[in-house]
Amino acid sequence: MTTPVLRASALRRRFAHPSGDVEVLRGLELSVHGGELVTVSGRSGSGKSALLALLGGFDSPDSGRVLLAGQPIDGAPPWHTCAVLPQALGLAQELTVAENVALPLRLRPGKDVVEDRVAQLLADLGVGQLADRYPGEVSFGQQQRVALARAVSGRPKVLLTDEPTAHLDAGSTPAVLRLLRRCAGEGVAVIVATHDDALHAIADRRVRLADGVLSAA
Ligand SMILES: Nc1ncnc2c1ncn2[C@@H]1O[C@H](COP(=O)(O)OP(=O)(O)OP(=O)(O)O)[C@@H](O)[C@H]1O
Repeated sequence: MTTPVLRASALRRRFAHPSGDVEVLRGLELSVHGGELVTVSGRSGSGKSALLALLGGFDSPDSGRVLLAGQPIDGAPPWHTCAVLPQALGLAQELTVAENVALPLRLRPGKDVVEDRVAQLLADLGVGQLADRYPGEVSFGQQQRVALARAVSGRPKVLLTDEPTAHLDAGSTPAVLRLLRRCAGEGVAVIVATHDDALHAIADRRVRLADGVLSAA
């Protein structure tokens, strides 16, 4: 058995609120191998986004640890190691759609021809015609697909996505499912927090977050 590319052990995370602290993660364990697509379900407020923030290095656990390719994460790792598609998307508003998707490729030049990879990803997600627009000039569902294209363009080892189909109509969802499956087929460890049964249906493994821990769904 190969070593998991992502391993979270004994993760605990508590948030302070005036009305009382909330302990969202209570000793959570998760291991994901390259090439595996794992969906995380759970009620609204169960802690799925909080978990992704810890796995992506955007937040720190109160205790426990996250190993990425065997190394403890210390802050958000570079995009070619772990890419995150948050619910808020985080597209750069001053860059065009194509420039947003090209960003990881420009920050870390590799074998890809930037323009070709950007055009292909946008076309695969059905937003190729929007390449020269700015994020503020396209719908939120279209922005969501642009942000997914940006997350995968730099060929990360781990892809963390939070509700990637939440704003899509039924006709746009299959392209997202195909892209996520293709990433896993190329060896990426793909972790998807979602309420969408269409995503659960394409998962290699489904887990559910409840009471601060994960169990098989
Ligand atoms: N930075 C934070 N500060 C304070 N509380 C937080 C913070 N992040 C999350 N929480 C709290 O942790 C709990 C889990 O939130 P989280 O957003 O992770 O849930 P979720 O499962 O992703 O929900 P949804 O399905 O609605 O997106 C909530 O009670 C939320 O208020």
